[in-house]
Amino acid sequence: MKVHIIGGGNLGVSIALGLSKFSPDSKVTITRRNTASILYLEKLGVTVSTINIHQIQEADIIVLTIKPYQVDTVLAEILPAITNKIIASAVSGLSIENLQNKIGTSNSAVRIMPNIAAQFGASATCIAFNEKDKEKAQDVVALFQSLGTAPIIDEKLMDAATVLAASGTAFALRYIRASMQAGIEIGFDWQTALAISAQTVKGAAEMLLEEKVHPEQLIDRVTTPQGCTIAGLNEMEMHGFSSSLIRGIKTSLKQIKG
Ligand SMILES: NC(=O)C1=CN([C@@H]2O[C@H](COP(=O)(O)OP(=O)(O)OC[C@H]3O[C@@H](n4cnc5c(N)ncnc54)[C@H](OP(=O)(O)O)[C@@H]3O)[C@@H](O)[C@H]2O)C=CC1
Ligand SMILES: O=C(O)[C@@H]1CCC=N1
Repeated sequence: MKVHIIGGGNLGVSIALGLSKFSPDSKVTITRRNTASILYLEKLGVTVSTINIHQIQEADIIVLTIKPYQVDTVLAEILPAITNKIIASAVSGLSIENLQNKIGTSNSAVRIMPNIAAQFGASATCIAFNEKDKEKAQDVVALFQSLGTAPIIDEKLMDAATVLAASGTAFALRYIRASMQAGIEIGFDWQTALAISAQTVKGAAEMLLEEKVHPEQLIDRVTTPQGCTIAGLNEMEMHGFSSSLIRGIKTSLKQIKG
């Protein structure tokens, strides 16, 4: 699979790194205007270029990881050079209909919402496409399955997926940071507190993914009656732990919808 990533920033690089490790048969090209900071990718077999159309005719999938306001400029450059291509766009807020109108009917628009854990094969990449592109989109699904999970969702949930799966990485990290800060207050150095907090979150997530149960069922296994866990949980909830997360996620969604 030849993958052509346009936009070698935070997300584009995480996808390139992930593919180099978890999809070694993929041939990856990544572009941006200032490539100095990503030339190290060449050592991993990734082609780095400042030219967006560099070998683009050979690409099986073109991945857009640019900001929304960069889309028209990039498309103006690449459209004269391509036909019959799959364009997988991670551009937040850009609908399939809008992208399809921009790229014309000879190309197929697929919407993807990965997160930066793609680098570690641990992204939750939500994918949406029109029925007419169902067959072609399977290549995109397979590609992102190699970088974690790749659920197919209704496009109307794509903004929600952006918040839950992409911004969600930052939200989860902020939980870990807070846990680490508390860990320092109760006696650990920050490195030890961070290692314990991160591994604890990883373990909790693995249990949920493995057992496929409601979190409260697992929480019940941890909360000894009159114990320290329930005391801590109730104190957190009294200070708005769950409601502040819910409000934050809903505010993020409002920001995308404008
Ligand atoms: N970061 C994340 O976790 C996620 C981001 N997204 C979405 O992905 C997109 C990219 O986000 P992110 O990676 O954070 O942004 P970055 O700013 O880190 O990356 C965008 C990259 O695009 C490059 N670029 C800009 N103009 C051009 C151009 N004309 N041709 C080629 N490359 C260009 C920039 O490099 P240079 O200036 O050198 O050209 C930059 O490295 C956004 O739409 C975002 O909403 C979606 C999910 C997760
Ligand atoms: O914060 C943002 O707008 C982008 C989309 C999701 C992650 N980063």
